Amino acid sequence: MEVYLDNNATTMVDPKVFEEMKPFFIEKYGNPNSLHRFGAGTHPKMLEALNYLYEGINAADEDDIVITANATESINSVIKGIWVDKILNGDKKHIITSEVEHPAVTAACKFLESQGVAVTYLPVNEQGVLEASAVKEYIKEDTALVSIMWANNETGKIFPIKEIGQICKAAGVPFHTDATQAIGKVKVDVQDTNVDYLTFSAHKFHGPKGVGGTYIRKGYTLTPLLHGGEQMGGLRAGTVDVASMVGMGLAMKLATSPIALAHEEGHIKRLRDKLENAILEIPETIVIGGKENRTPNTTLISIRGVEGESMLWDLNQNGVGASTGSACASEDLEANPVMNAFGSDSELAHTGVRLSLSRFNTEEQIDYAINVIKNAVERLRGLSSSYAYAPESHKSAL
Ligand SMILES: Cc1ncc(COP(=O)(O)O)c(CNc2co[nH]c2=O)c1O
Repeated sequence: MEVYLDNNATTMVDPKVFEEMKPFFIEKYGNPNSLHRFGAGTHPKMLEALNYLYEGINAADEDDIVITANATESINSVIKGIWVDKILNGDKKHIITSEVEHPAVTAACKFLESQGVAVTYLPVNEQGVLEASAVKEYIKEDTALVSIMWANNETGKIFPIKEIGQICKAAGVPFHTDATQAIGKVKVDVQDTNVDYLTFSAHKFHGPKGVGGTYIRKGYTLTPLLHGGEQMGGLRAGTVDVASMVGMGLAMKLATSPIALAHEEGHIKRLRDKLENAILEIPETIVIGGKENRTPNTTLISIRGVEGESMLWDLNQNGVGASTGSACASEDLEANPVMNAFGSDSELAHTGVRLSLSRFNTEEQIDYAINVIKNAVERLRGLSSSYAYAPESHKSAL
């Protein structure tokens, strides 16, 4: 049996989405910017897709949604656009973000630091969540942007976006949230949360890889990252990947409907809890950050005495796909940065396994995965020259 439990890394394209995309490769293949029928033939479904995207995040008609290649491009377009507009060509000097953002945010901020921008990386508490009050404490007259993720890709922890949005609005500071791990898992509403910029990737909610979006509230501008043609009203040059845009629109509709979100909170959360609680029956296991306030599909568990990478290999040998955290970090044996941010000790930071479910996982698959994981832990602990049962030491490690 094969069981895919790495949906925070990427998801399977929903077959309904795949069917929706097909015509735009060999039938409606015109360039949408061409005036003839072959180009104009793409417009109805592109407009429908755009409407689905607006509905999915409750964007107002007068707001903008720019189609990009992925969340990484969207995030860079926001952070570097603010840099050009508010810092290079304005009187701002400072950006606020958190210590547990995805590398797309952190690396963009590190680049700005290399260009002389002051960046505050707010710490998280022992539950891995940032306190909204910390944003208020660090906002200054010269703050150009606050960028805080909606949900963390490794722990699933949900951040206080509504409160942070209120603080930023009161201070007159633009607020960006990276909602890549929130869309399709929890309700995302840009009107209810005072978000000014929001970024996402279709492949996180059963859409195709290689397409994402940037939400820009009316009245907020961004100097484009990419210059060239007049696509997206000049906000993002380059011929639009019509098939992927249409796929992303339908994927957004399917993933954010009230029924879909109820299914996440109900069935998928139940399967996640079943998987998690079965693993916690193994001695010296801890849910990193605790169980509260998480996306319903994610668990990051530390298993003392079992190196995360060794665990992944063992699981893979038995048909189970998982990760130790962000795929872009999974090539090296560096300690998990999110776990480091919690202040966990180095041993713990190497023992995390992330399991992330989707609506395509079944109860039978979860039962199989539980069995595989329990056998892997027993085998790997038995092979370890350094592991000795010491239940008290693991609890104090966090
Ligand atoms: C919160 C968050 N932001 C941005 C990105 C970047 O998305 P992309 O541009 O489509 O790659 C990811 C991808 N996160 C992961 C990719 O692999 N494992 C992960 O957890 C993410 O989880």
